[in-house]
Amino acid sequence: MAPRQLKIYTREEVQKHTKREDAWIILHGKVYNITPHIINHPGWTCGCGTSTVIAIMNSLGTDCSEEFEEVHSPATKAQMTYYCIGTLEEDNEQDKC
Ligand code: HEM
Repeated sequence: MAPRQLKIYTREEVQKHTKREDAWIILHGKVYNITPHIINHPGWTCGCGTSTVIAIMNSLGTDCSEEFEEVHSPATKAQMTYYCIGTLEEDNEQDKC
């Protein structure tokens, strides 16, 4: 099968998507639209995770690779391809998420 052709974005474009209903992030050169997820995020609904909500909101539109790595399990990281919409122009592997 031919490699999936992903869209290529600039960091400036990603920076425009900082709202709960329009939420993009960068992880290791890939661009993710996490809008479908954030409403169900642990902490968002439990009423006890204000700091998690703030961490997520502050990360929208940015490259939050390090912070994301620190708090998420391998299982969570493995499911991120579902949210991947493209790559950065400087990414070395633009044909895969
Ligand atoms: C689609 C994107 C995301 C998914 C699927 C996701 C999923 C999860 C899951 C399942 C957990 C529980 C720990 C685990 O099993 O990994 C978690 C915890 C956490 N997430 Fe996310 N997350 C996402 C995005 C983010 C972003 C962008 C941030 C901000 C940097 C963030 C910050 C946190 C924090 C701080 C916790 C720890 C919560 C606590 O211990 O109370 N998450 N996330």
